[in-house]
Amino acid sequence: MSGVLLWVVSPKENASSLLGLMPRICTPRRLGFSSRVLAYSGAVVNPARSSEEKVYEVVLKQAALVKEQSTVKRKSLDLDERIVTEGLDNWDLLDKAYDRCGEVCAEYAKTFYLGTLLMTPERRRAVWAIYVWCRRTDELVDGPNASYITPKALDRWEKRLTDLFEGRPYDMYDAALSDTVTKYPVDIQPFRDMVEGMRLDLRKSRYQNFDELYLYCYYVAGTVGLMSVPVMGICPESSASTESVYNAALALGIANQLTNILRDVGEERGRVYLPQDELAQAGLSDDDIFRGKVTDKWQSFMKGQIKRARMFFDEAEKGVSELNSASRWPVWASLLLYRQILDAIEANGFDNFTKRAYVGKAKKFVSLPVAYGRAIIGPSKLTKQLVLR
Ligand SMILES: CC(C)=CCC/C(C)=C/CC/C(C)=C/CC/C(C)=C/[C@@H]1[C@@H](COP(=O)(O)OP(=O)(O)O)[C@]1(C)CC/C=C(\C)CC/C=C(\C)CCC=C(C)C
Ligand SMILES: [Mn+2]
Repeated sequence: MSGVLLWVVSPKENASSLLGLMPRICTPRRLGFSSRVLAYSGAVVNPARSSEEKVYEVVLKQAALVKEQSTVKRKSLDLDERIVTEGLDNWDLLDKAYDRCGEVCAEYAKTFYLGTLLMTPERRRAVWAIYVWCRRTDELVDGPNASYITPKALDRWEKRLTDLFEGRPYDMYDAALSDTVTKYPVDIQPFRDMVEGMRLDLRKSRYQNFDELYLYCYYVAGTVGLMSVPVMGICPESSASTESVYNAALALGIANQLTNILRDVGEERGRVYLPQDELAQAGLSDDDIFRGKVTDKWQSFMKGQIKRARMFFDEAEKGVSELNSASRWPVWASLLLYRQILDAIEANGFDNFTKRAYVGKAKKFVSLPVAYGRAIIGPSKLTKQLVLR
């Protein structure tokens, strides 16, 4: 499967970054969640612009795009016409491309795949197409061929991304995503930013503070939330602002990635994602991580890290009920399952060096009906009152 996933072709394109791309339109006070979380971490909110501010600009831009859906539909028509005039009107091929995406998703993320089966067929296959693109991108730096990946290869991958967004897909998986982005108000920016996250993984192995880590988490995981919401859809009865739903989606990505980092401490091939300043404040260093000894200092450090990850999950929870009803169940399921990895780290006595934190089959099994129960609860009336006030 990895061979298929790692097919990187075509010439260079310069790296793009969200840094400095957009005008300054927000301040920490206007931000929804993590100024609180950043404050908790002791991170200084940079008087220039914190990562949170930069990322929030992307959130605002994505939320605004939903309002431009009609333009997107017109674009979709253009593409359909192009396919027909070029004699490529083979809908069977497109269906097959989506089916293949579904197969990859089922292989790599079984529980999530089952959840997507509850969505409408249109939405489900669009989520699969996004999933496959993300998985392939992640495999570039995390998969078996990671040691051969260069910045140039990532530039080529990004060029290929631009091509597929412009209706020139390179292979079947790209063709599925190319179709998806014409049907939903999905913007290229979060995709580009995920590639930027992969570039960071190639060149950076230490994060000085939480601000730096936050940006990395946005690149590799917060982006997934921003890509997914336009497809999953916001419930028509929701009175929450679009921006707040995107913010929750971003929070879920960040929470997942922080959890991933805490679970995988010690397995990161020389990379240390934990903020250096927080390690130092706790009297710890990289060597303590490489030695892998569970000490009192380590345990109390981990408690703080877990607390922060949970705060991001709490933020994410606020948005799930605002999603379209059929999308809520898989999101709740993934949130509850991932969140329990934090409980597992605690249950292991914070020994993430010799014990892998995982959620057992029984717990997974119990989580699914719990997620279902939460999913049937729609947009909160409370949100409605707050927004109307
Ligand atoms: C319902 C749901 C979860 C939808 C998301 C579907 C989707 C497009 C997933 C792509 C995931 C992916 C392959 C990302 C690539 C980068 C990556 C691997 C990130 C890590 C995921 C965990 O994977 P794993 O444990 O396998 O990690 P390893 O590679 O093995 O180290 C991440 C930790 C992040 C994934 C981020 C999300 C799933 C964000 C989900 C957010 C939403 C779906 C938004 C929901 C909306 C609201 C309002 C809360
Ligand atoms: Mn990975």
